[in-house]
Amino acid sequence: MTPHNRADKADIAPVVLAPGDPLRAKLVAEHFLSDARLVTDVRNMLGYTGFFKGQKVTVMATGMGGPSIGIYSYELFTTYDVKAIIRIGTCGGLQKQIGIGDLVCAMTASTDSAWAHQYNLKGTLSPCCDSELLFKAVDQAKQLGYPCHAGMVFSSDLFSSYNALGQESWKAWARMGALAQDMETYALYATAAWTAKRALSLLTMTDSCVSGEGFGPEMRSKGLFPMIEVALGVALEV
Ligand SMILES: O=P(O)(O)O[C@H]1O[C@H](CO)[C@@H](O)[C@H]1O
Ligand SMILES: O=c1cc[nH]c(=O)[nH]1
Repeated sequence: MTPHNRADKADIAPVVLAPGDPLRAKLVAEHFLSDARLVTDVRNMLGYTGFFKGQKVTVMATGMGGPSIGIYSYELFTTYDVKAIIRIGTCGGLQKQIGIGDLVCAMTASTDSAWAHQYNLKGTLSPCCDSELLFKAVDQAKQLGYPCHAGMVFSSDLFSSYNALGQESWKAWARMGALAQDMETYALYATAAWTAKRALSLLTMTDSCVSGEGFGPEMRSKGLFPMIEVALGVALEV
């Protein structure tokens, strides 16, 4: 137990799928897992543990932004001894070759946040994913026939559409090769590095900054199924 998680240690699987949205955790539990039960709901940050093809898997929400995923992932890695966290998130697309609904595997993340200041490094931290998880995810996506792009993402403290820097602020990150923008990958990868654990951020591009188009309300759940299938396939191999 922690201040933010009421699950017993034995109730959390070694691999955790981590969406930002608590209702996405519920959706995964109800549609993809068997014998899933709610193991934590502190602050409504829902967490379920069930089975996928016989393997115990936990899906727990992390909320929005680096500080929120920073708390949940740190507790999962340390108090719960979780081996690997696979984020299943949404993102804004920053490159025209990435279609709405395409998967993005974050090899590394850049950020505008001060997250890494706590590590007292004399330079800039570029935290990266676990390479084995990345290879398995790319392979799974290929096998299942889902378009998938691997590269750098930009994890921002600001939501892409609403910020005082203006509608064009994403373009400088796109110019440097960022595939997509989310809000959690940097803090997740840095926390995994700090705790010597494994992490992968698997994202679905739901809103294109390039075209202004995006998923409608129904696709914001159904359109995420390919990402969830890939993440569960990876979880089986961890
Ligand atoms: O869909 P999730 O996983 O919450 O991820 C993205 O969606 C939220 C913003 O709408 C931010 O958390 C961002 O990173
Ligand atoms: O961070 C995010 C998530 C989804 N869509 C965006 O535009 N940004």
